[in-house]
Amino acid sequence: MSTSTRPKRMSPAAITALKGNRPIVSLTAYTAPMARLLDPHCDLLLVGDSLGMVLYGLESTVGVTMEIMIAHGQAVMRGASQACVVVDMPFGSYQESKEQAFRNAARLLKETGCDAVKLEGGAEMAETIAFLTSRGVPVCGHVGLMPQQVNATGYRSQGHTEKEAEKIHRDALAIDEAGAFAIVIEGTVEPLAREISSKLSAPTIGIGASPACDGQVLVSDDMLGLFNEFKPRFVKHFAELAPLISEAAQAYAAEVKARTFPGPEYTFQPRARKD
Ligand SMILES: Nc1nc(=O)c2c([nH]1)NC[C@@H]1CN(c3ccc(C(=O)N[C@@H](CCC(=O)O)C(=O)O)cc3)CN21
Ligand SMILES: CC(C)C(=O)C(=O)O
Ligand SMILES: [Mg+2]
Repeated sequence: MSTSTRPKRMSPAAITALKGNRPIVSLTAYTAPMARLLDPHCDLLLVGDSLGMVLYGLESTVGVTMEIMIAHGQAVMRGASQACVVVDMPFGSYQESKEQAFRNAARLLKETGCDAVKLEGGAEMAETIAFLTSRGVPVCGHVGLMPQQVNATGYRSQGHTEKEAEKIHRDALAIDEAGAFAIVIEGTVEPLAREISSKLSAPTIGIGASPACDGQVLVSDDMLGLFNEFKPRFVKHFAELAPLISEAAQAYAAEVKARTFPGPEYTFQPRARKD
């Protein structure tokens, strides 16, 4: 007998099980109201460390902290009811040792209630991913263009040379074997993304990695046309919200200056007294 009518969020295992059945739909979410709007349409909501650039105006994701990821993870959890919620581990919170990675991943799970964590890296992170997954932390991997490596590599698309492609292939296989429940492939040429997707047991979720991946993810503010500081080739605007916001602010400013806002319907008057 069912004891709850509340719809439960998708588990990492349910995400894995979508491979071979239908494409995985994923977007980033950083706040409760946006999570509420996106949740009905997504299998996976990613609290991405891209929020450092999108929300905080940082130059890169390198300055994002555990405290910031926890605050936004908590916010997204308040808005999500059916999608699997995955929180990015920020730069410096997992690279030092598998013990450091577990300590910080456990904080994310305990303090936000999220379903899984994501971390960037290939073969060098395989031992850490195996350590976490065997201890109850579902891990999403992330290979190809890795934004936390910006100081080492910049934001170049990946897999153009045979040597580069072979390394990314080995990296993806290593974290697949380590037990990642899904693997983000970012900014990677199509033939390589296709080859990796066909070889891995985990589903691949592409961002700038061709339609051959087992799912797709985009930064929500990018696809809504809200974030326009830069536009990677892989970003499609499914809406143009930035001009709508500018126009609304302009209309508001004009009404305030003309004293036509607030009109009577937006103004309190004293209630009639009975005595
Ligand atoms: N708003 C936003 N969207 C993102 O996709 C995103 C972030 N922020 N912040 C974190 C990283 C940074 N990302 C980026 C940033 C720049 C490019 C970029 O300019 N790429 C060039 C590649 C040129 C090439 O080597 O082929 C491009 O033209 O797309 C790509 C990904 C992806 N992530
Ligand atoms: C774009 C995705 C994959 C990400 O890592 C982020 O938003 O931080
Ligand atoms: Mg990220």
